[in-house]
Amino acid sequence: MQTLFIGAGAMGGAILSRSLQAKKLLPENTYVTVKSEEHAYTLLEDFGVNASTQLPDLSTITTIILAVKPQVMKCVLDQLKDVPEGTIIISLAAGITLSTLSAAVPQAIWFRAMPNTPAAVGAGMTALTAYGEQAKPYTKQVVKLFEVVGVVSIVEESHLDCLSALSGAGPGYMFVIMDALADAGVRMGLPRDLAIKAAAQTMYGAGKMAVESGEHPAVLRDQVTSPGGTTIAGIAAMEKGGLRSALHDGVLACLARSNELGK
Ligand SMILES: NC(=O)C1=CN([C@@H]2O[C@H](COP(=O)(O)OP(=O)(O)OC[C@H]3O[C@@H](n4cnc5c(N)ncnc54)[C@H](O)[C@@H]3O)[C@@H](O)[C@H]2O)C=CC1
Ligand SMILES: O=C(O)[C@@H]1CCC=N1
Repeated sequence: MQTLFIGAGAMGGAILSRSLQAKKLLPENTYVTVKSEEHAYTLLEDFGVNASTQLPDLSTITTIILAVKPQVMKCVLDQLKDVPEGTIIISLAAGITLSTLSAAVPQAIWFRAMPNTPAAVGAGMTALTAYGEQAKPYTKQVVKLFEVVGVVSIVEESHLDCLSALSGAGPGYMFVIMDALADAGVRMGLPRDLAIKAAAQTMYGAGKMAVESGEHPAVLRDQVTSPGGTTIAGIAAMEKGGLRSALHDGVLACLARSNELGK
């Protein structure tokens, strides 16, 4: 199997490095196309992959991971017009639909995947959609590729767009919340590094607990929240400040933007 990454930034780079570390991809069978010579050279030095600013001979490639921004996708799709029939192409781009992708390169077997950056530490969440009956037999193989970087859910395309706004962008929201919690710590007088460590470990621990227990988050919240106690006083003040509705509005604004990018 010869795999080509087109784009190896925050997302493509995370999947690439983790897959190589886990030896699920072999450097000699892995090709990477990026925009700058300097980046290509670093990828060659760090990972030993075939990295370049030019596409390799596409007739030798079996799987392509499209990890470029939606805004440059059209230009990249133009360069893929002549891929051999049956090449598997997986687009990570937010918003761009499978029908648009397949119209540009109809002879390919298309998938959309929506991973997130915790893929870099093997704790990613990837939503995956196959395009039509012809792609279904290849789903297991594509799932395996993304299982190296975390958990995979096979979903319908409309749900993949919703998950772009929830888990795809989600680490961004989490880091804003983490930073705000750390700021609150600093405001109380804690040293910055201790405040960040406490905020990060608390989010990590809460996420791990929710995943491992499978409990509803409200049940886990209740375990922290003594009647008349301190946590409920904090939650009440946060709710008054619009925490929940801000999160709702943020996720929906993200979905709206992803729909715009797909047009
Ligand atoms: N960053 C994230 O958290 C997530 C991103 N995505 C999707 O992944 C895709 C990539 O996003 P990021 O990794 O954040 O972007 P990025 O800006 O970090 O990386 C983009 C990569 O594309 C390369 N590139 C740009 N123009 C190119 C061209 N013409 N030919 C070949 N390579 C080219 C750049 O060299 C770079 O390696 C986007 O479509 C985004 O919607 C999906 C889920 C999460
Ligand atoms: O902000 C973005 O465009 C990408 C898509 C999902 C997460 N980040």
